[in-house]
Amino acid sequence: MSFRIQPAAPARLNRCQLFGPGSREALFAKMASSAADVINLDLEDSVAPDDKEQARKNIIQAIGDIDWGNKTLSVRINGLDTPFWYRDVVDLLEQASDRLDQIMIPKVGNAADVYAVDALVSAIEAAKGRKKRISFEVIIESAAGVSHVEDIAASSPRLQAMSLGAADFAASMGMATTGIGGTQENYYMAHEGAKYWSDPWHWAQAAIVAACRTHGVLPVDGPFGDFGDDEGFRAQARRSATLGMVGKWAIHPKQIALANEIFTPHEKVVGEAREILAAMEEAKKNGAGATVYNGRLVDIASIRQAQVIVKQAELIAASS
Ligand SMILES: CC(C)(COP(=O)(O)OP(=O)(O)OC[C@H]1O[C@@H](n2cnc3c(N)ncnc32)[C@H](O)[C@@H]1OP(=O)(O)O)[C@@H](O)C(=O)NCCC(=O)NCCSC(=O)C[C@H](O)C(=O)O
Ligand SMILES: [Mg+2]
Repeated sequence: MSFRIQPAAPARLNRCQLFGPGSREALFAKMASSAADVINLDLEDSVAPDDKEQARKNIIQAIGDIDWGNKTLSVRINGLDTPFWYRDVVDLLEQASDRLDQIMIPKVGNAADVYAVDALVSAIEAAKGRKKRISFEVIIESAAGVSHVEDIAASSPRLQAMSLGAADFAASMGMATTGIGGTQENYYMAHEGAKYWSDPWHWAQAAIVAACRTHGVLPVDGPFGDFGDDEGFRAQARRSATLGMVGKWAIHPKQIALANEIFTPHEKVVGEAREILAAMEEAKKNGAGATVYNGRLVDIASIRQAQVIVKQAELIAASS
């Protein structure tokens, strides 16, 4: 264990991030009244190039006009490889109300990408006297992004969250699939005539979680494209939650309840975590660092594991 204490990630809910194209104004009020913790109004890949300017105007207007409740309100800007991103940042920071919480930077390939956006945002915030400091979230969705993931996680004190973007990631890696997340038909092991499917997203997710946890950033699972496949979404989300991710995107309202279901610790699990903490308190009183709970070993590390679950449950209780 390093002597450096692992920093805590921001204490806010991020179980579901609901996306909607900035060019579809009619969706904004529905998004605001949804049960998602985070709203992502999109200027990037769900908006056609000819619609970018109007989408920017729609979003700026809606940030001030719509009641977004206590949600984290984020806008995904265009990538740094496009001619659109600087205007996204300038117009948002100069014209949007202080209700804007966060900017999502897509296709981040290295820490300098975040530095560039930080420099521009910082200058506009100072020039315009903006009271609220905008936070950042990034998408890891390229070979470069995953190669530099730890530097990116450490790139800016503004950075609160990092998502895996399975579609662009697959394209950048040259993966032989058009699926967005989930099980991939050809990614399996064969044993004695049977197929055992494996998870091609696992290693990138694990790299993201490790980088995020090292630097106090929230790790988030990105989109699951087949919004007709509830069980596929659940399975993907359960794997992400087990790995340490705190939430998942919804690209259709159907997916909101699914994400909330998986990333809200079940009452039974919370109860068990509290019982482990109580058992360890009892053990401590007796001078022991380990004890038996329901027939299995629990020790001081178990306290840290149980605290992850109890803290998440307390965060949810405090926000409802
Ligand atoms: C996927 C959609 C295009 C589907 O839209 P639509 O055909 O309108 O859906 P439905 O008819 O099934 O809608 C049912 C009702 O739900 C409302 N609706 C639809 N979408 C949303 C939404 N996003 N938020 C809130 N409400 C929504 C409809 O209006 C219907 O309402 P009603 O008539 O009152 O019943 C569409 O869902 C959509 O555009 N989704 C978001 C797409 C998006 O933002 N994509 C970008 C993120 S994914 C990505 O970028 C990949 C990533 O970067 C990577 O590389 O992996
Ligand atoms: Mg993408």
